[in-house]
Amino acid sequence: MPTQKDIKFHHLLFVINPIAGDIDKEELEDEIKTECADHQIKCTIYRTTGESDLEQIKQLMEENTYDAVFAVGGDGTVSLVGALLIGTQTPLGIIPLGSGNGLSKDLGIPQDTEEALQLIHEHVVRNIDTIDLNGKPSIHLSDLGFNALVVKRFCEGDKRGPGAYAWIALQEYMNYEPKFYRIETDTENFEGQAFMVTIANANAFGSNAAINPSGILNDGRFEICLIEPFPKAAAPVLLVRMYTDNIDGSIYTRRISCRKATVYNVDHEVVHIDGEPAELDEVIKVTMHPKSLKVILPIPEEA
Ligand SMILES: Nc1ncnc2c1ncn2[C@@H]1O[C@H](COP(=O)(O)OP(=O)(O)OP(=O)(O)O)[C@@H](O)[C@H]1O
Repeated sequence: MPTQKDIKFHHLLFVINPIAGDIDKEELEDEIKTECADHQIKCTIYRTTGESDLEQIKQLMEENTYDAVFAVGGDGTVSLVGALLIGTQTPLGIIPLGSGNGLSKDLGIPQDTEEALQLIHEHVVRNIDTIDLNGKPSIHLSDLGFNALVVKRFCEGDKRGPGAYAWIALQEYMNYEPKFYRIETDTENFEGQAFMVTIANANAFGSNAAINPSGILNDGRFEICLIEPFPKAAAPVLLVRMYTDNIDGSIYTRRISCRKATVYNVDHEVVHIDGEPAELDEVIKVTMHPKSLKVILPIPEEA
């Protein structure tokens, strides 16, 4: 078991999103600095601004050698950092502090900040798959349709946190009409209307709604999860199924497991990639990159 219990980190980069999850990060920043100083680890902190962060972090990574880069924030911050680490030997660490923290939950990373911080000292490094949509990396879940619209409205608004997200979802649900999609994959095809189409590398949204409960993050496959048009009265049952890992039992859902896909977004519906709104062409090519990202995980109990 290649644990890194005794492999010491020497230099770490922490990418902190000051606005993620509506939580003050100053105290945490001090804790990170103290934790690193106490263990003779050099620590560099980069605070995101929401503008040209990718370029700035990339430059830091080119000019320095980090043993790992920790994303401190929500799924957007994880995605930002993860995108720069795909295909490299540098592992991604996560200190979850966003509104949802979907990927960190799917990876079994402690949601408690103090516990997550201890991953600096005791952890295993594992490789996970990533996918890309027209060349844009996705590590977690990407959507076309209803949820992508909610994500877009959430990002446009100034309120953070799960409550704000749920409120927008409720408002948008009242008037949302399913859109038309054509999907070709190496296993099955689909053509028709859907309420939402999720391109899933992982399992559950940050809200814990499991759209792809049986997805595996390192099996070289991804899933296209469809929610087809359903009567309004079926919505509560669908929601309960999502929160009880039973979405596949619904007559309104369909799941295609595949290694590559082309999604024709005929109605030009909005898209998000890992929780961030994205601009993509009508034809979306989805490509799998098996075990292309190293991640820092807690040591499994059986180890
Ligand atoms: N200093 C900043 N000011 C304003 N926006 C920022 C700043 N830093 C990052 N952002 C924006 O924050 C968003 C990413 O937020 P992140 O996903 O980390 O947290 P969240 O939305 O609260 O959590 P989650 O994605 O888990 O729901 C990006 O859209 C990014 O542009």
